[in-house]
Amino acid sequence: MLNKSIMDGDNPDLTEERMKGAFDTDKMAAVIYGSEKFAIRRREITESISRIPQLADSKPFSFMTREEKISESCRKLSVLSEHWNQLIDTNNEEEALHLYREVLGLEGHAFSLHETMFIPSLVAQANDEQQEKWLGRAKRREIIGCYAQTEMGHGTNLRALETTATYYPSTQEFILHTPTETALKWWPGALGKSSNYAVVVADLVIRDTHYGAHPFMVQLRDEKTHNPLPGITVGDIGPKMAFNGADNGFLGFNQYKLPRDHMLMRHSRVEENGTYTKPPHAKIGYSSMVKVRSRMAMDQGLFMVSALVIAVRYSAVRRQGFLDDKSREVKVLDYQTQQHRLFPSIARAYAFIFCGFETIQLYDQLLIDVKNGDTSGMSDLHALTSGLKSVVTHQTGEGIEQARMACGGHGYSMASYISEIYGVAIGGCTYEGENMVMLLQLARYLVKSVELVKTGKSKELGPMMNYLAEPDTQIDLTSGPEAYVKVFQHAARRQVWKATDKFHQLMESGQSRDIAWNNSAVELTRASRLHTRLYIMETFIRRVSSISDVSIKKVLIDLVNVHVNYEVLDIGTYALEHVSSTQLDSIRSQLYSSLDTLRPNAVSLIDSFQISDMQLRSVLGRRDGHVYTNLFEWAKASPLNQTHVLPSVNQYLKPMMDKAKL
Ligand SMILES: CCC/C=C/C(=O)SCCNC(=O)CCNC(=O)[C@H](O)C(C)(C)COP(=O)([O-])OP(=O)([O-])OC[C@H]1O[C@@H](n2cnc3c(N)ncnc32)[C@H](O)[C@@H]1OP(=O)([O-])[O-]
Ligand SMILES: Cc1cc2nc3c(=O)[nH]c(=O)nc-3n(C[C@H](O)[C@H](O)[C@H](O)COP(=O)(O)OP(=O)(O)OC[C@H]3O[C@@H](n4cnc5c(N)ncnc54)[C@H](O)[C@@H]3O)c2cc1C
Repeated sequence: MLNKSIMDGDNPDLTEERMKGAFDTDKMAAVIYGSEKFAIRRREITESISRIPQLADSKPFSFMTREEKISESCRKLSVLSEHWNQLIDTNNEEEALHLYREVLGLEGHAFSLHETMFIPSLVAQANDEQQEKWLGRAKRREIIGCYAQTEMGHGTNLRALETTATYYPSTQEFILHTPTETALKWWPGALGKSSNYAVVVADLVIRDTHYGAHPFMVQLRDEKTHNPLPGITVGDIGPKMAFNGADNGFLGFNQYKLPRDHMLMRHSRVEENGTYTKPPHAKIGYSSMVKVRSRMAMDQGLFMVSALVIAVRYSAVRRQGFLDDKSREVKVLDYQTQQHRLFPSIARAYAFIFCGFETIQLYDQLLIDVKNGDTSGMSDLHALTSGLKSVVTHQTGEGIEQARMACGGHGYSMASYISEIYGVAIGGCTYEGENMVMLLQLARYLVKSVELVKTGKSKELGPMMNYLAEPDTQIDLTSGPEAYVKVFQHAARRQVWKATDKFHQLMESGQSRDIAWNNSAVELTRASRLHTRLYIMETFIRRVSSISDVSIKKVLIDLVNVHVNYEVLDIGTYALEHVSSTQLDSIRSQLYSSLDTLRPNAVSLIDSFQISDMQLRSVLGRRDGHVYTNLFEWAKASPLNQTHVLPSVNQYLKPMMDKAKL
């Protein structure tokens, strides 16, 4: 019995699963969260939160209106403000994010963009004097900020943003202006009602020359009254598919004056006389987006895990139907179809999180390099994170939806909370760059890489690209996970070359570059997906190989086996060009036996993420596993059940029925 936190009184079916686990979940948590120290800190923070009763939800979240959700998260933020220093090391971003996830969950709150985009924009884009002026205030939460870039008419095509920031040397001011309805900022999180400052992205104009998107620090509301300042129109954009605890907003400017030093000037500058200095890299102003994209594999992995914690625990207590023993119904987790539905997603979630660690570190390093004047790593990271955010958000959506269906009818109830997790997670397919668009960004890089190989410049290939120059070889599938990497390399290489060739041929046939690109776009996005999935698989295998603890490594190798077999089968149509159908049959058999091998560790693998009941907000997925009692209690709390006869019955139904009796 290695799962340390088995509690007396939990559902015996779950306890049995936890007893079966062949490894220590605390040790696995240390692997998942990157270090034993941080895994311990997470548990300490969770424990400290549980000792502050005001931080608990005041009623089940699913029964709250939007207004109540927003008010509840603000209430909790004010409680947190009394405890920041006692709960976390305020300089540690990961501790802060854990605290927010635990206390505020995933539906958004006033500080969500403040932490993820506003402060990072100041860190990356503001010069030293500007940081001196604003960064401390932002970090102390004296002000609340957001990131206002997207407009009603344009989110993807940043070159077409219509909001202008026109510089006038005579007054040394910019005038921010919203020239049309479509130029209204639309979507920024926490803009509608919470933020009093924003980093606003606007088209810089000096003496009729348009210099394109640049970031500006803009005060939106009076610090005393919180009323919008004159010249500013701001509000909430209304309810969304999910994320309804967040006040995504609109924002318009009417000739709004801004002092010259409010343009963020670390990389590009406007002098008093209007002289413009361009940045060392044209896309350096896009860094806040790269920062969030570099976190998305981790964040999406955690969304998927939340759904899986619910579905796997529930599947271990839900009994339905019979296998061998006709005296007792089986746990639905014993069905092969259930395992096939859930275990490959567990593997993907682990893989995403390991990739996430890598990309977060790469961004942190890039930030240092760029500060030192070295922008050479920007293209590599942009390409990598563009592909990764697209693949992980799409696969996370798929995984969460499978988790919901794996919970049968109760999965469809808000008691499971899976629909909310799904709604929030798939927002990621759109925000920080629509997935197709970002796959095409990676494709630009892949096409350029093939062009390097074709012109004999393979030595100039970026990281992860060498396989594009390698010849196809025979694959021996018995040689372990590395062989599956080879299958992916073959498939990705072939698709990248095929899409590039198509693009080149169309141009040779007379099509313009843009039209040829558009006519090759589906093939190009396929190439990007395969390349990214190869990266995910390689990272997963590399991380697992580096682990020294024997019992942890053993179960993670089992998980890698599920992953590689499932992924190769999933790209069957591409793999068939390198693997025979007989080999695919044998991969299928290996997948089924790897599901079997993993089965005893399934609950421990998801318990290892140590996601508290408070954070999970799922009645179905609670740690104690007392699903039916908890479900009934939850339903009783429904506002509809606070009275036997609803006013609408007396007003409409009863008169209607009475009339029918006459
Ligand atoms: C909780 C939720 C919070 C959500 C918040 C949000 O959503 S906030 C809002 C989020 N909004 C979005 O995410 C908006 C999504 N849209 C965008 O990010 C951009 O409009 C774009 C990248 C799609 C195109 O931009 P463009 O038209 O300016 O460029 P182009 O296509 O003509 O390519 C020219 C060259 O630039 C390169 N390059 C590009 N970016 C980078 C980079 N970061 N670094 C390095 N390089 C970069 C590119 O590879 C290409 O190189 P090549 O091949 O010539 O060597
Ligand atoms: C939950 C959520 C939170 C958000 N938070 C913020 C925020 O805090 N701050 C902020 O500034 N913005 C925010 N946004 C906005 C978000 O960044 C944009 O919606 C996103 O970048 C997509 O842009 P779009 O809406 O213009 O989509 P569009 O570009 O209009 O996409 C519509 C369709 O057109 C396709 N398309 C567009 N261009 C191309 C192309 N070149 N090639 C091929 N296909 C193309 C897309 O693939 C898509 O299928 C948020 C959005 C959401 C949903």
